Amino acid sequence: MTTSTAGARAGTKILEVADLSVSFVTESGNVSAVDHVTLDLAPGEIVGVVGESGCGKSVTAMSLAGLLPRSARVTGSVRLRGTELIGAPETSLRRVRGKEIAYIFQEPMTSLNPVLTVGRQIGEVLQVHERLSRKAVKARAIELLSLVGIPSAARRVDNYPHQLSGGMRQRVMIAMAVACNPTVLVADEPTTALDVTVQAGILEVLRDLRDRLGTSILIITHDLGVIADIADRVVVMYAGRVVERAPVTSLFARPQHQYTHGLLNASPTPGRHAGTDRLQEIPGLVPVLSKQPDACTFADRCPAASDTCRGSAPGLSALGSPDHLVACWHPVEAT
Ligand SMILES: Nc1ncnc2c1ncn2[C@@H]1O[C@H](COP(=O)(O)OP(=O)(O)OP(=O)(O)O)[C@@H](O)[C@H]1O
Repeated sequence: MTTSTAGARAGTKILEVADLSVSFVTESGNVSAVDHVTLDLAPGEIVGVVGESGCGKSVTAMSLAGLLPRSARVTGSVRLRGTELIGAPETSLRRVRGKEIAYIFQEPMTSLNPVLTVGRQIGEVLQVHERLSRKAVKARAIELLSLVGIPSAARRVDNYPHQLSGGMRQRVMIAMAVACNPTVLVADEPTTALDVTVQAGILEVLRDLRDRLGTSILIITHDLGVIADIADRVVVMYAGRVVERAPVTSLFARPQHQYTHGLLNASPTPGRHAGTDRLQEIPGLVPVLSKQPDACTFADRCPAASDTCRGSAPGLSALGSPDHLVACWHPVEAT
């Protein structure tokens, strides 16, 4: 676990997401994917978003810089340093992408171009936002490869993706993402395709970038080990909604939502290592969000559910510490 930076402690926010909702227009009607999600990120802070498959983590991440397909209907607010991005013109969003908010995804092999050297690919990113000479581009590419821990960067810069291991390719993706010094890095399952020791190295790179460049990082994961390893704060999502939001130590020590509690109980506990604490199955199925607008979406799987839970959806509120929020009618400490 990491400690919050001075910026995070000071309470200034670089990214503020409020009441973000996303639905998709499909042949079988509107599908709600994200429902009134609220989260924020301070300068130099690492926030983890965790939840089961299909709970809306990626859709939330993609909506930040307008990466969703046209079939998406997005409402709510995403403010980057106070500037609203929802509804912003495409030209403004293009400036934001890469330069302000950069992404790294799970599959480095499919994201990298197999016929271009990694140096050329980093160079292309650099030249979208900055005018540099060819020599300066190559020098910067080497610098970036060193920054993400690639040994012999001056030689590796001329390698093609297939000449690198999976972990090295993910490092190249990170180098491309941070090429323009983004304010916010969104890492969507950055270590999922990698084996455990390689994962630990990638998390180390992300932590190092935060420490050296002050980058704020939103990390999306299924893996509680990744959260425990790297995050300052955690957002737990379930069926499109945020069900709990807390500093990482507080969440692991005193989970308050019945869902979070179930996840942690089902997980092999402390001494967690990235890759070893994948979310375990909780009996039952994640519901289709649009079918339960006025209920707690976890009610059907919850051991503490009552008629209240089936009749109205709880909002996020603080029970004890003001920075530990939970959306539950029967939080764990009170049962
Ligand atoms: N383009 C789309 N059209 C229709 N529905 C979509 C689209 N993209 C995502 N969804 C739906 O939105 C919901 C949330 O998906 P999302 O990818 O955000 O989940 P996730 O938590 O990131 O899951 P995973 O961990 O498996 O990636 C899912 O029900 C998904 O099927």
